[in-house]
Amino acid sequence: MTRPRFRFPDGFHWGAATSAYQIEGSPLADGAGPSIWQRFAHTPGMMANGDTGDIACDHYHRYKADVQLMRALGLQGYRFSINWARVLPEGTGRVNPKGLDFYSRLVDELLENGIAPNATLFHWDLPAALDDRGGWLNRDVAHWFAEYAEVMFKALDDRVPRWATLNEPWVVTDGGYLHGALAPGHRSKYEAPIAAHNLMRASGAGIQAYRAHGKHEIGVVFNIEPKYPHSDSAEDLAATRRAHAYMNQQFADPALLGSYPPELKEIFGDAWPEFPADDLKLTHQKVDFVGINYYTRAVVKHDPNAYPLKAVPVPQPNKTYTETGWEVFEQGLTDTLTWFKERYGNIPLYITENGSAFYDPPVVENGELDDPLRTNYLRKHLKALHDAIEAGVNLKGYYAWSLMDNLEWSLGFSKRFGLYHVDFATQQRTPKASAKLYAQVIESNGSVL
Ligand SMILES: OC[C@@H]1[C@@H](O)[C@H](O)[C@@H](O)c2[nH]c(CCc3ccccc3)c[n+]21
Repeated sequence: MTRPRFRFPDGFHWGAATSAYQIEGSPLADGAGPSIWQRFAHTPGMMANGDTGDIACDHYHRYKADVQLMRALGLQGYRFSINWARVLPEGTGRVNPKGLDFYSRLVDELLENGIAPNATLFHWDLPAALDDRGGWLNRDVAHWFAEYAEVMFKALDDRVPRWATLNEPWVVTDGGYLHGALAPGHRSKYEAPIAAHNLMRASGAGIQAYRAHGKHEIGVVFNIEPKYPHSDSAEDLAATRRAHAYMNQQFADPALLGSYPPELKEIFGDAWPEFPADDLKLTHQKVDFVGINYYTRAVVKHDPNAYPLKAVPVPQPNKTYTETGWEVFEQGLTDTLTWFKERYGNIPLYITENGSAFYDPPVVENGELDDPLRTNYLRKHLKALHDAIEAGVNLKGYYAWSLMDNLEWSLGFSKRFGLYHVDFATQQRTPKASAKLYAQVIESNGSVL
């Protein structure tokens, strides 16, 4: 009997992902301190339709039932994030036992249902108290983060086999410090590189803390968007190189190579600081894995007016685009993984996020909700993943974004990425057709593809 074309390697890990502020609700319950996203969401004009994470998916109360949703899919792992300010309301110092207890109960519920917890320490929701002290712009943040990490490792590492320090530092700096569309809403080409540098120093300090206290695996999660030149003109090729360095190398290079790509000084000019050489020694720590979040690609051309990259994305004709404006381009997933292996070596990799937002009809007939575009996106990308494995990439697992519809940051609840539909008025969860496909993929380890 020939092996099915898309059967994944034995032991390949299948999961789904969420993040704290997007699903939990109850951001200030049981002694939790505010995060910068709690503040940002309550700042008029920042969020679509005035949506906030005050309730979201009410996962803080419904986590047991949500674990049953995971079990119904046959998930082997669940990637979630910890709200730092629940555990340390002021960001450092005093621990809030009720905050710690929520994550302890969640982890126990996962383990009781045969699902491996995969915990991310920071998924954008910095404690507001630390932002008041400069946040990612204050070099002390590396120590604040290491202190928080140590609290979590001591509390949960006996039950959590896989940790990540940060989720997508690029989004934090590009959205939160350069363009201002995300918390904390700053707009400064001088602040962005400093925040980026301190995020990676903090990640390094967190990994060092893990080496002193942890018994399992720790890594870091980057969003990677492969860049393709609009033409082979020298200008477009240079613009593509800048865009690639800015998004895809700015964080992975210091973490995995101990150096910054030269394009960053070219992009930021006088706003690119001279960092102390020892800093990169802290940032460049051995990781046990890297998580890659892949959604789409960009075709890039030179544009002298585009700030600060002098490069812009070029919309592609006759292609399917998601509700978030991302081209469906599964080949980019294969290309991303082979590029990563070539540049950084064969480090164990996980796809820690991959998914798509498409409009879902509000009507749910007889408990069925068909989502053909999302199902098609999932099928195509899982096949592209398999191609990367066949090309020799050391890919260990895949986490679908997202388990359920949730708060898509400043876009509010309008963009639905979930395998489960959430009716936010009733909190009713309903599996979409994509959830059913994913369950079959997990059950057959990809053979159904
Ligand atoms: O946008 C869908 C998801 C978010 O809900 C996750 O919290 C976040 O980790 C995440 N990252 C990306 C790709 C990076 C990106 C984010 C926002 C805007 C542009 C690119 C997509 N997503």
